[in-house]
Amino acid sequence: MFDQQEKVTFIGGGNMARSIIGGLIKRGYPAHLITVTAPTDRTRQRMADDFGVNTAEDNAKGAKEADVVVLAVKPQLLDIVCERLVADMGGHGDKLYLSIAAGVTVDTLQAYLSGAPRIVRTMPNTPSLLGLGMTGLYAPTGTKQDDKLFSQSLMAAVGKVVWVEEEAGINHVIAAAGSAPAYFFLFMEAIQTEAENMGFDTETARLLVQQTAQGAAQMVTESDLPISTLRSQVTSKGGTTAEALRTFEEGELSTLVAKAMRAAVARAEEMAKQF
Ligand SMILES: NC(=O)C1=CN([C@@H]2O[C@H](COP(=O)(O)OP(=O)(O)OC[C@H]3O[C@@H](n4cnc5c(N)ncnc54)[C@H](OP(=O)(O)O)[C@@H]3O)[C@@H](O)[C@H]2O)C=CC1
Ligand SMILES: O=C(O)[C@@H]1CCC=N1
Repeated sequence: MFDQQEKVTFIGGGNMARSIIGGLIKRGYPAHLITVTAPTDRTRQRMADDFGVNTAEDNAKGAKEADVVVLAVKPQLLDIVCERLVADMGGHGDKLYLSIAAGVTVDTLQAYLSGAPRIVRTMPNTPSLLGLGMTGLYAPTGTKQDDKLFSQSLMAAVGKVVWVEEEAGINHVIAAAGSAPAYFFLFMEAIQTEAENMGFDTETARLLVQQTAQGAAQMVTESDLPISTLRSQVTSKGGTTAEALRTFEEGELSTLVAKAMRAAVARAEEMAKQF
């Protein structure tokens, strides 16, 4: 599965780093080649206990020996974290830096990392934990093929990958995949809540929604039919689904979804100016 096995250090051990590391370990990436840095003891302890990876409190100490550094802190912390990292390591060390941060451009990252020439941006999502992630990748012109291949193999180990040719495409991946698990969760929460209002206990309401969501997603995955055809197969003429869908249309669900996705892109663009 992994042609290249590099020493990888994650700076930050939060939700997204955890999802990627969990997925990598599940696919057999050697735990001893992975290091996680984080300021709190609890995060480091959980990473060590759950995945058997190395941990360090000091970012530079954790990253110094690494071939690849994954930047997995919040976007607003990247400037201080990167600047401190290169200062403490005595330079960028010509490592491959893989950023998972939303809204921080390659140019900005390069400025934070004292001109580091090897930077790849990725936009993963949390289902990576189960090996069901969806990641977009962007590499600036001139990126070596080896760096592209390693970045791709790392993210492909935790799900599917797509490359975008323009950096702006990363913001479109955020809208359609990076943020999107939350859209589905919101929809599922709403169904569960109403099922409970109808009288089901919480456990049964959750079972109804989780099994249905999983079944629907699996049908989309396994079928060559357009999603709209799968929808119409559920929708009997004059039946119950038609009434439910009519209600969604009245509420302009598709317009709302498009608006939400545009809002995610707009926020990513705003962040690119902010950070
Ligand atoms: N969550 C998601 O679905 C997705 C997130 N992303 C991107 O991933 C990045 C991380 O997001 P997410 O995982 O959700 O955030 P979290 O808040 O869950 O995790 C942030 C991590 O950064 C650590 N941290 C804080 N300060 C430092 C520091 N000075 N040095 C090293 N580590 C530090 C925290 O440590 P501690 O635990 O010790 O406090 C924590 O482990 C963001 O840039 C986001 O844009 C991208 C795609 C999807
Ligand atoms: O909400 C965010 O900004 C991050 C990026 C995509 C998912 N979570």
